[in-house]
Amino acid sequence: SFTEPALKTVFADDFRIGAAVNPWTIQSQEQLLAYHFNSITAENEMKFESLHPQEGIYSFGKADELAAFARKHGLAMRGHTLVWHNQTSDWLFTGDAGAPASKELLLVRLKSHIDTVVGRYKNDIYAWDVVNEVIADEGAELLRPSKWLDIAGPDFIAKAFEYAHEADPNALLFYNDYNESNPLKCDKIYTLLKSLLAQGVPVHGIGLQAHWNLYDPALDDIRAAIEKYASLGLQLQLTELDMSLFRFEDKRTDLKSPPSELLELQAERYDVIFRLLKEYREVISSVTFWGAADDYTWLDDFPVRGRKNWPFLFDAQYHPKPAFNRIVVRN
Ligand SMILES: Oc1ccccc1CN[C@@H]1C=C[C@@H](O)[C@H](O)[C@H]1O
Repeated sequence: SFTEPALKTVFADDFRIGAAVNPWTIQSQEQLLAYHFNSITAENEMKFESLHPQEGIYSFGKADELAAFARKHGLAMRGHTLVWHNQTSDWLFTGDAGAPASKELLLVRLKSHIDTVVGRYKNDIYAWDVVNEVIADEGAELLRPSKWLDIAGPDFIAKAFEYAHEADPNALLFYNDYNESNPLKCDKIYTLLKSLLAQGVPVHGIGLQAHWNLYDPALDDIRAAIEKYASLGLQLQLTELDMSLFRFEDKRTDLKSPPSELLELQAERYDVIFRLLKEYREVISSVTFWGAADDYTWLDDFPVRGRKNWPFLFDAQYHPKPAFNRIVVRN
């Protein structure tokens, strides 16, 4: 049983509070999720390779289990993700005799996937990450090289949003990306979204993955990114928030428990970030963590094998950490 204030109640007037889940965490974390959160996202189970392993063959079991969990606890659900260069079945890009698929074949297959998946969950999922991470991190080019881009050219982006909108006209359709507060990448994301909107493509929001750490991005960069995206008239959601205790490139793997001085830094950082998010509550409609508690995070071993991490507001025993206590104080 929980005695602390519920996150979803503390932020009820600001934005939804979500967590990424999987078939294991909906069991171990069920009470924590039901008490503190009012939105969930499938961490992996709604990715292309998970749902559609072979052409015409779908495997909905685990995704259905997570959708049922959302219904059981009255949670909103975000769909993640329809178009991505990772965790996507190879067959999708393969035509006859192992040659690359044609642009037409790839788009027909994409439309079929979206019709089937978005149609299936139209009563469960209110928002989709339609396209994930197509902006190039480095260099002058706007779009990241990928099989999508090689085969279909840039059209696949607009097509994905159009197919999703046809499949569920009520769903909110998001473009989702990481390093979204980096000024150069923010400019590129803005350019893409501005172009899509100018073409009348049905994009409703931008997902800021918000895979942050104790040291970056700078608060000013986050504020500037929020302002820039909001200037497009889009709604914003933080979609994969976690606060790594290490810089991305920090290779140390010696820590087996979180040092108290880093937990204090994390509390300070979460506090100033949630103050900033509340300031932009008019344009931010949801803040989803990419997990819920430190007993499980994708950051264990990523990007550094053997590096344990403690990125959330709750520890491995689901007890509030200093960061939780800081952000729930009313002010
Ligand atoms: O932070 C990153 C650094 C490099 C590449 C991708 C990312 C983030 N990529 C995210 C992370 C985990 C996956 O489960 C999500 O589907 C993906 O959107």
